[in-house]
Amino acid sequence: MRGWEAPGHRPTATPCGCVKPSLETGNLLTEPIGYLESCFSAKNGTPRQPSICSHSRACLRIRKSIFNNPEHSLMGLEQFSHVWILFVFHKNGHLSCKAKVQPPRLNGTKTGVFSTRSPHRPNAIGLTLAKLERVDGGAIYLSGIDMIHGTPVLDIKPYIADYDLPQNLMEPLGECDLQNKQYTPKAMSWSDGKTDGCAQQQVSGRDAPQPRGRTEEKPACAEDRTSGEHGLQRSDAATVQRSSPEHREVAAHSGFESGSGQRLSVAEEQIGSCHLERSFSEGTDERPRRGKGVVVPQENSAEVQPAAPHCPSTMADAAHRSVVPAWVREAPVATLGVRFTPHAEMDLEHLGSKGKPDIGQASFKYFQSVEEARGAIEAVLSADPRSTYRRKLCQDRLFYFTVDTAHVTCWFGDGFAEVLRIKPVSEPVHMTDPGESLVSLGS
Ligand SMILES: C[S@@+](CC[C@H](N)C(=O)[O-])C[C@H]1O[C@@H](n2cnc3c(N)ncnc32)[C@H](O)[C@@H]1O
Repeated sequence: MRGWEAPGHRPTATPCGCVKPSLETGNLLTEPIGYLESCFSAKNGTPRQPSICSHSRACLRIRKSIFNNPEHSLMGLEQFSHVWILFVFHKNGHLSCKAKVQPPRLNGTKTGVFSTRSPHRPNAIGLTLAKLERVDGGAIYLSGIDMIHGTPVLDIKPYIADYDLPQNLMEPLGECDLQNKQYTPKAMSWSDGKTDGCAQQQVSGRDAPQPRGRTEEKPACAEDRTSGEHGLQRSDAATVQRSSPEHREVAAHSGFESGSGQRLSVAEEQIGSCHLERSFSEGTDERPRRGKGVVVPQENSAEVQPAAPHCPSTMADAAHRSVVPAWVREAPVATLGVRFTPHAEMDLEHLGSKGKPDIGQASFKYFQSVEEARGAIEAVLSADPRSTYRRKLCQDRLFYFTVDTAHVTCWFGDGFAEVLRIKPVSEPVHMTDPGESLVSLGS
């Protein structure tokens, strides 16, 4: 099949080497609709996915340069519980990116950038599903976020389970030959009605709302069996995990042993416990993925190789699943226990009581109580926010991060993180809204 080609010539470059923006060629010149005010002031310690820290909070004010009456643009949004936020990783430091990356959950193993949520991608665009706490005039208030203060936001879209959850896609059901473990899909695709192997096929189950936080599974097809014996063995080990009545998921074992037993499910990672509170039909923001993975060590670093997909054991399973590689939820990185030294406990109480203790108001800007602050710190640390490099080579170093008005110092031991000190941040966090500046996303 002939691929679609960009119309006309390659994007024209200006004398300085910049690419001229053009909607036709996809070289967008974007203008942020606003700059996020977030409880996380720096990348260090900011959760890797929104679901890690349900207490995290942020505010986004729509800029008047976008709409004269920002509140008009938010009309009706208050009827949604969650929103997709599209944003620019403006603190990546550089625009270059690599085709293969080492996501922290893979602990040094490489995989293709497009199979990860790495911030370092050809277009530095992030996608976060956040809980919409409230709409107030021209501003929205969010919780469950993973973006730092000053992040340029490009767009807000309502989260609509009927459109965004694989189980709710209205597409015909394929046939699964259970005996031969083969799935024969009906011809269909996400967008254009053409079939392109398994990655574009999806079965449907637009039934009653699914249990909260449930990850749905895409049936895999025989044509995708790309790996050898090893992969097939791994694939055959695909499991259905029921960590609770509300969590149902399928993992294709990737060769890793789970380091932590019951780890966060993907549903939890993507949606988060906070997101489940008033949801009706929840799941993951993961699209079904092609195949599963096995880790094949190669010289210095292993790479994830695609393994054979697995046919779900029942038709019901097939109709209600999306597929993610096992490393996503069975990462070889443990969930950590978190503890506070008595000194840190005192620091936290002290920080919380600096506001207006008579009316029970804490000195935090985003958190509503000391308990919320503690919960956020625990959530951040239990997910082990260290880079793989730090985790492996700088185990003894102190780790610092800032959340809301708290500057946290901690260290990591075997399977735990200990908070040593919590001090008020010395500098207030400044907004970095560069006024009318534009962020160019041209390639
Ligand atoms: C792994 S990314 C995932 C973001 C988003 N949920 C996604 O999937 O596209 C989250 C990490 O990006 C980093 N980050 C957040 N905001 C950023 C920004 N404005 N610029 C650069 N890095 C940012 C933080 O270190 C955070 O832990």
